[in-house]
Amino acid sequence: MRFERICLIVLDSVGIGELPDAKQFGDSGAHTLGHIAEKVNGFALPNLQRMGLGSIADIKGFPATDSPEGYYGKMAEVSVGKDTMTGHWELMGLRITTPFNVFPDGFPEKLISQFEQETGRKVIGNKPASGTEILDELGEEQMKTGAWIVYTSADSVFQLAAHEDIIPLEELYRACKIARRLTMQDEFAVGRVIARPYLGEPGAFKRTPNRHDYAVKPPAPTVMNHLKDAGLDVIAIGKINDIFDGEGVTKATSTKSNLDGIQKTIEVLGSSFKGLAFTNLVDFDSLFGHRRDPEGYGRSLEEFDAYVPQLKAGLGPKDLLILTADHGNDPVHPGTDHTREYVPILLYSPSFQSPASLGVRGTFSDLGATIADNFGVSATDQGESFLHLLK
Ligand SMILES: O=P(O)(O)O[C@H]1O[C@H](CO)[C@@H](O)[C@H]1O
Ligand SMILES: [Mn+2]
Ligand SMILES: [Mn+2]
Repeated sequence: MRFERICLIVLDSVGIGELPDAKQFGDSGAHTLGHIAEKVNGFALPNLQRMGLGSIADIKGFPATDSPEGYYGKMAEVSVGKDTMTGHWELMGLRITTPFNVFPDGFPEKLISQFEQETGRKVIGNKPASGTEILDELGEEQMKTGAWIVYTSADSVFQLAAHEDIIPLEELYRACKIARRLTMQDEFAVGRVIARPYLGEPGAFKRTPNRHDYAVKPPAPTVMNHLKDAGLDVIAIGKINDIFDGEGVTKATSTKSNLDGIQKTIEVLGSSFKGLAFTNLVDFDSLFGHRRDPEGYGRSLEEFDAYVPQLKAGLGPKDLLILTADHGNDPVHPGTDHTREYVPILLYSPSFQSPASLGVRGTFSDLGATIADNFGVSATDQGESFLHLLK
């Protein structure tokens, strides 16, 4: 075993430039990191820069460094999708060839009426929308009528927004389970149901951290299943447990924010485990990418960067830190949805002797294959390990 512990952190939506097939996704020219760097004055990520960020792509203010501390590169997504589940599943060795259904015209009447009948409340909305804009539009009506706000996006998501003072959280979660069951039917095949509770008054609604995701299980075993079956730890921090619907997870911790996720990751590094600690930091995506807020996105990246030294300090001599992403969400690109991009990979271990480029990896699954290779468990049929390159 080359590394005893691997700490993998997904910076949700931190893409690093359009993929060759971006046009098919309406994402020509997308570059999450590059466009943030162009928009945000004084933007600096000194710790990521030291690890090799500037050597991955051409980013304003991030020159290539002569001797990066870590291995660096970027990875292409081969699955047909640019959503969180598809991205994470590919990282762990799956290639998704049948996309989830999306609902640009809202959900079919049949599904909505089944849902209304089983939950005993009417539905309003039922269209693609930004989660904060739909509250401005329909929150007040929900407060008056007690109807569900249902909305979707360019992703395969059935999102259910409910004011916590009007519809109790427990009822919202129950309704999500009903929606989860109904949307499993083949004719609908929705990737994720998401509870979107909020509070406040008209004009000043605020979503609460009580969001909950109800995903479907990955269609096949992932590298995480193989690690777990081999008796290794797979510690899920943040949304990871939901994204894999608990598959291959030995311990799960939810988080309230990026900072909470970073701190919990540092805590886990301070405990003794053997295997994988897998964190998702979703604020980049949900608070800034979908909100098309490059300034907020940039500041949030700077916040993460400031904790990199602590993350590194939590590593033992035989530990490995990996930073990557699951898709892009260019805050400068038209619309409010994810963007089809390469994702960066930055690797750091105190044991590294001669860090270098890992080049452009053909699939996110190269990462899963590398992790499997490291722990001597079987990989999936996707991806090639680059473990032998890490010197
Ligand atoms: O606009 P909000 O509600 O944040 O929703 C976004 O979050 C969903 C899940 O990540 C995406 O599909 C997108 O719709
Ligand atoms: Mn994501
Ligand atoms: Mn998203």
